[in-house]
Amino acid sequence: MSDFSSLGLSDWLIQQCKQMGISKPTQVQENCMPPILEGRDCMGCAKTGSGKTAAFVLPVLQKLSEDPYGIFCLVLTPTRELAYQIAEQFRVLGKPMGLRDCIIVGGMDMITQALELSKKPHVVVATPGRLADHIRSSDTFSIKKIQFLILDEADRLLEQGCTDFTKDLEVILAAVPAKRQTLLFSATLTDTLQELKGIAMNRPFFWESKSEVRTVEELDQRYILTPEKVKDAYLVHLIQKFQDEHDDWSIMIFTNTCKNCQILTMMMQKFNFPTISLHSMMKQKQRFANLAKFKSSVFKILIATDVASRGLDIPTVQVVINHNTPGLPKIYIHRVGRTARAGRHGVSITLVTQYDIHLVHSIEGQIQAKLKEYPVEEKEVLKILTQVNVARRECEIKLESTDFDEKKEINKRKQMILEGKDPDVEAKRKAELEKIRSEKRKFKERIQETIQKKQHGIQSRL
Ligand SMILES: Nc1ncnc2c1ncn2[C@@H]1O[C@H](COP(=O)(O)OP(=O)(O)OP(=O)(O)O)[C@@H](O)[C@H]1O
Repeated sequence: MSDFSSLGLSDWLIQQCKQMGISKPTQVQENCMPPILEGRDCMGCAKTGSGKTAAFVLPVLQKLSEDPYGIFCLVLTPTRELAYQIAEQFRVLGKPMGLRDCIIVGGMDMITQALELSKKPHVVVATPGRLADHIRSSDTFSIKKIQFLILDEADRLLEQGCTDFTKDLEVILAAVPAKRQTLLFSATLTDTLQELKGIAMNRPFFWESKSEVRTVEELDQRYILTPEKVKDAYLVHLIQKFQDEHDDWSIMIFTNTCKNCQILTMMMQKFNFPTISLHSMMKQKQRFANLAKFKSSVFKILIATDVASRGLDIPTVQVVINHNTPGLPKIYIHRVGRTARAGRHGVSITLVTQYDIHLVHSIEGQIQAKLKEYPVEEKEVLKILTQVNVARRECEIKLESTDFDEKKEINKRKQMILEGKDPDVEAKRKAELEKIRSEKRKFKERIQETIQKKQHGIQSRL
């Protein structure tokens, strides 16, 4: 393995790395930094926790220090928390050269951000939506002279879906110069390679970790098979167990919706577990405050939706629990990648219900590794089943008495109007879709019942 000086970094930058506990380059840094310093576009696909952020921060700072001006570099990332985390790495590593960064994300004051942009910071780290708003609404800043355009979690930025960045990326790509270096990084880059190559302006240097297995070997990947109705009791049992045996461990629990996140957090707090939540229906200041409390271990348990599944680097996280089995293998890869980072060990446990078996097979196929069963005394879980389900119901009722659902509805309608859709037409379409789905589900259940009756009939005649 080479060292940072042979990769072309100046002494001042190597010293800064040492201060951050970074002495030897990781594989992705060793392979991607030289072509970036040579001026090439680069696409880097490396496992979670392998140092992809520094793989672009270091060469950008190296180049910036040779010819400092603003705005030199634009970094795009899918979430607000990631933007702050990346900006922090630029700030710490770029301190000796007086790096000036600027964070442009939603949920924060636009006027303050516009003023910061007009001062020509060296590095802008942004989520696409808010930056596109600034480009559309003001001419007090320009990104026409940037040397670097970086897409962190690039596949997420380009995927179509609930948070679709496409329109915003079009606005941003029209505002940046064609003559630039484009750097794309993610742990799950390969499945959108073609779209990504379109973003990179010239023949990009492409590097992907050679390992067959997509998750790190220090990660002990487990599952628990549980009926849907008993899942929460298993979760409470696991948290109680970890709190009894390792009270210094931090635990991240992922679930599929903001509402579930809110209810599970209320339920855990009811059982006096030090728990906070992170989801997109929370006010931005609350999101940052909760993340800070979790990072500083004031709270040991964070329950989050997939807004926290990518990129977040929290060294104290020893356990990741999937309260729901992720629908896509790459969501699984990013969620469990919140632990076992930078060579440390970690555990992930996925709660798998009777409806999720096919999802686990798809995940195992993608990561090229098998999940092992996590042993649990089922009778211990059944002892708390009623208590947990009553607690959950009480939390659901309490949440229903707040305006949580209205807020969710308002957010949804606002998002649709922003996308040029008619919320009422969409609601009608959704209702029709739901009707079809429920008829399909009933049909499937009838088939399964018939098969079970037939099997039962055959067995009774044997
Ligand atoms: N060369 C290095 N040696 C030791 N630690 C490093 C090195 N480079 C980065 N790190 C540390 O490793 C941790 C993970 O780095 P980083 O967050 O960049 O990972 P990542 O590859 O971007 O992960 P993800 O895919 O989850 O976003 C960070 O705490 C970072 O400071």
